[in-house]
Amino acid sequence: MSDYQTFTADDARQFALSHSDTFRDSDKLEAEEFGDGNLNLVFRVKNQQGRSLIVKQALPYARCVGESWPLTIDRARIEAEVLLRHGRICPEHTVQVLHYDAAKAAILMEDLGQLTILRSELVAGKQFPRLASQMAQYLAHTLFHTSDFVLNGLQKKTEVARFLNPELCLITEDLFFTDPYCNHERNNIHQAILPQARELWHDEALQAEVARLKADFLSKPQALLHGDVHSGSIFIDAQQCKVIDAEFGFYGPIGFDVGSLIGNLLLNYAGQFGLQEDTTALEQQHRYLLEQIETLWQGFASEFSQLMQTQSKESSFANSSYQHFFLQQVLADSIGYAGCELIRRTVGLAHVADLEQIRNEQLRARSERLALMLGRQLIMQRHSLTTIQQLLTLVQHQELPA
Ligand SMILES: Nc1ncnc2c1ncn2[C@@H]1O[C@H](COP(=O)(O)OP(=O)(O)O)[C@@H](O)[C@H]1O
Ligand SMILES: CSC[C@H]1O[C@H](OP(=O)(O)O)[C@H](O)[C@@H]1O
Repeated sequence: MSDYQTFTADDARQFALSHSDTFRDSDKLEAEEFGDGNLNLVFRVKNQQGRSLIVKQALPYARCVGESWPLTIDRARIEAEVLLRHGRICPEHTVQVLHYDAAKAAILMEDLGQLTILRSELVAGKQFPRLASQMAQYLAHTLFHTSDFVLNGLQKKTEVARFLNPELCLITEDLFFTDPYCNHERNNIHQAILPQARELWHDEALQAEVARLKADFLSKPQALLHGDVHSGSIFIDAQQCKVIDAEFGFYGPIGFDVGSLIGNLLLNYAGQFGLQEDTTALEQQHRYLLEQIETLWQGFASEFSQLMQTQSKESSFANSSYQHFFLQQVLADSIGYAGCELIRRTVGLAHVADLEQIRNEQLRARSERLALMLGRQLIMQRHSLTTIQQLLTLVQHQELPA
């Protein structure tokens, strides 16, 4: 860490100038830090002609907590390398990394400021008809091309070792699978739903299923995951959709990435009951979200099947019954991890605007209870929900709690 120091705006300017040909020495560059994520610094560096780049630097601690939570700066390497790998496989939906500096733990990347963060748009009730089909392509391609269907044993193990990412995985292991199911000091629980949170701490049947999902997270290196595909990691407009922020990437269960996104769409579904006052608009937004979940799974499954049938390099995995079985277990995992995301974003450390921005406390509590109920059912029923339609029916028939 000898060459490391936390960037000032001036350092970010210098970094951007030195490592791209976007800017000239004579340019008057402005730089400002505007990161709003949980972990890192993010600067926008801009010249007077309006051209801009993003400099992201890992801090030696978690930004949202401070120096009392030290965190490896190697996460910048993971982020840069995952984005570069995924960018080679699916450039249309991955932010472009222009330069990575290991000693400075800093990444230079394209500025996606012409797009908007999906979460804030969904909270505002906006719809993006191409979201699900674009994300289905991104997930199917990035996950298939880093899996055992394509990599041989030697390549795969080298890659698994390169992306072990133990510190960031530990955060997920704790925040997703441990904290919500006990009275942990990191939890962040609104008073009104304390009784429902307490139920989680005593629900042994649920805890057993979460333990199985956690065990898979720890021991099922199926593909190089993004590791944190939530709606704050997706930039979007009517045409384009690009994924950022891959520092939680590692080789894990494919359903974790797919399920994280489904879980975030369902968090918005639950939140809409408190965000949207107009009943017709509420119904429309719900219909949109459920259609997107259906398209996401159908698009992912059909693209992944096509890839398995036509591009599997490993002959054992060319067997069509095996391929069918493989996709069924990805669906069950996805539903289970979506359930974990619903629960951890409601009672765990890191909340989401989809629930937090509900101004009326009673309405917020009702949406939070719905998120917890859906989360539990998804986890418990993931093996009996064998089609995406069955999942949607479960969501639609869920009674709104008091
Ligand atoms: N390539 C980018 N282009 C434009 N804005 C970006 C880009 N990357 C990050 N940001 C902005 O910075 C914020 C935080 O970035 P993020 O990667 O989520 O940080 P963290 O790792 O701290 O969560 C994003 O919500 C977005 O507003
Ligand atoms: C202390 S990290 C909490 C939480 O933050 C990460 O998301 P992001 O930085 O993109 O907002 C990740 O989901 C972690 O679980």
